[in-house]
Amino acid sequence: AAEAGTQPPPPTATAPRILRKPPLPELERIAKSYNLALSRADLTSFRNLMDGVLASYRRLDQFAEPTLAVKYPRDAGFRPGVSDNRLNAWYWRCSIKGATSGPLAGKKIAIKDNVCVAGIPMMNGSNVLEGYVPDVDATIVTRILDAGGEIVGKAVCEHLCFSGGSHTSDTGPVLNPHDPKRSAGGSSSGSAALVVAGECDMAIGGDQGGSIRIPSSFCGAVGHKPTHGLVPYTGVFPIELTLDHTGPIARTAGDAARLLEVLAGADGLDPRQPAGLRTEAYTKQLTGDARGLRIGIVKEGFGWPNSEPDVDAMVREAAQRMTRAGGTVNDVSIPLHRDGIHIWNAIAVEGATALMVAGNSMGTNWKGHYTTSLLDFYGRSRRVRANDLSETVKLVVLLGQYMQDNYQGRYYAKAQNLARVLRAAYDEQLKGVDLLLMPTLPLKATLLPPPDASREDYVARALEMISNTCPFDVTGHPAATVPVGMSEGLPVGMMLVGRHWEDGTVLRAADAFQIVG
Ligand SMILES: NC(=O)c1ccccc1
Repeated sequence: AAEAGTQPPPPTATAPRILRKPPLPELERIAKSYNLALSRADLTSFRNLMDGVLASYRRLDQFAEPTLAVKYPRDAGFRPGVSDNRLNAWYWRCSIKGATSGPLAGKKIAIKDNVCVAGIPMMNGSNVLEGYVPDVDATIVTRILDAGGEIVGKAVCEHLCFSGGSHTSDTGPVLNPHDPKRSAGGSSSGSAALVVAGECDMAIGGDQGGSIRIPSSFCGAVGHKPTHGLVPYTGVFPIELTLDHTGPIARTAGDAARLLEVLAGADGLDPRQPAGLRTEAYTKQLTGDARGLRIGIVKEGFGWPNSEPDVDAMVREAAQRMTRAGGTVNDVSIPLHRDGIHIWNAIAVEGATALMVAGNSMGTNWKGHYTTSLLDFYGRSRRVRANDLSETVKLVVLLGQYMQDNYQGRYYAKAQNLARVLRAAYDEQLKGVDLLLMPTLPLKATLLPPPDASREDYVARALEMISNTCPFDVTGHPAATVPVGMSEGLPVGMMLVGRHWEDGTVLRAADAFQIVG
């Protein structure tokens, strides 16, 4: 009750606010929570010392703030009926037409529902956000429209993107296009399912632990997690600044390269983008062969306790096919790869708690564009509707806050320091080879848990598949999954990982594989 009361979240439009001077009981509560021994007289004098700063806050209320451009007209679109949503993969349908010509002219593109598209509802898989209508276009949305693409809808994603299954969205499970009883993978569940079903040409996904590559592998698409920082994350609902990636899902590596070429580059508003960011003309790098490319098969990417033998065997066999495309293939060993998930767990659990929960999805201490309307809506709603959070998000918050409260964030800190060691271990091998190769996931698409599944099964189906994908969210290397074939009627994916900023090499190899494969 001390936090937000019982009011429903306010409408998105910025309403005039009355900035109240802090009531004394509020200051008493805060003093107590920070172990400050202050009398009522102390707090009263502090309260009066706040007048100057509060005048600054009131001044801020008189400004309009700079916003992200909304350049192309649109109407509100519609929520599709069940008969037009066979896979339950669309959250919203719309038609936003961009420029009349450009590299994406004629392409129909679905946008993951954690990306702001102005005027189109966004719920990021969560009832907590339901009713929010963004007032901005994410940078990548404007880039797609400027390139002549048509945005045809929002694709369902997992609850606040925190799941690699496709069963945690509050709009219900997304069905695998190859078998409706099975998971489409997540968290970009709808994006991959729609691409494979042919309901759009390309889609935007997001990836913090594997969420572009997991659904692409389960559904049989090409999914590319770009080098960390290559694609601006501005206007996209985050999980953790150092893990956040957004990028393309398509049926071919060629289409993924076409979309990446449009998305890539600094926007000056995203703290994830470093000064040394390097873009390339990715489509021009697709030679149709892999001549001269040296590929290292990472031993540690195979034979996990939950690895399916057919997956490991098919990826080993597919690796040999790279030689037909002109590549050379040999085995490499990176023992620390097995610890990637441990480093990821500490960063994801504590980092997500800090940014998504304590920081209301935006946090502080970085320069760039903050989506204020999202703060206003989500910051209230996540308190009022806390019990609507998914089981995976609840698990993260409980553990993340416990680790902060009892261990001062020292495990997060140590994991970030070890992230450099992990990156160096991959970079050392990437001196001798151009690409690393392994199964994208240990598993093919799993059965969707029933609605009455135990919490244990619900969480297992959401998190069990990330051991090969999540290390590259920690290190930021570009990583793509490409389908290598079917086993037991389900797609198997192979992951290719390149040096930082060499996304073109990754996509070139994936393209060559699709041509010879
Ligand atoms: N957003 C992600 O990439 C993710 C994937 C799997 C589990 C949790 C998060």
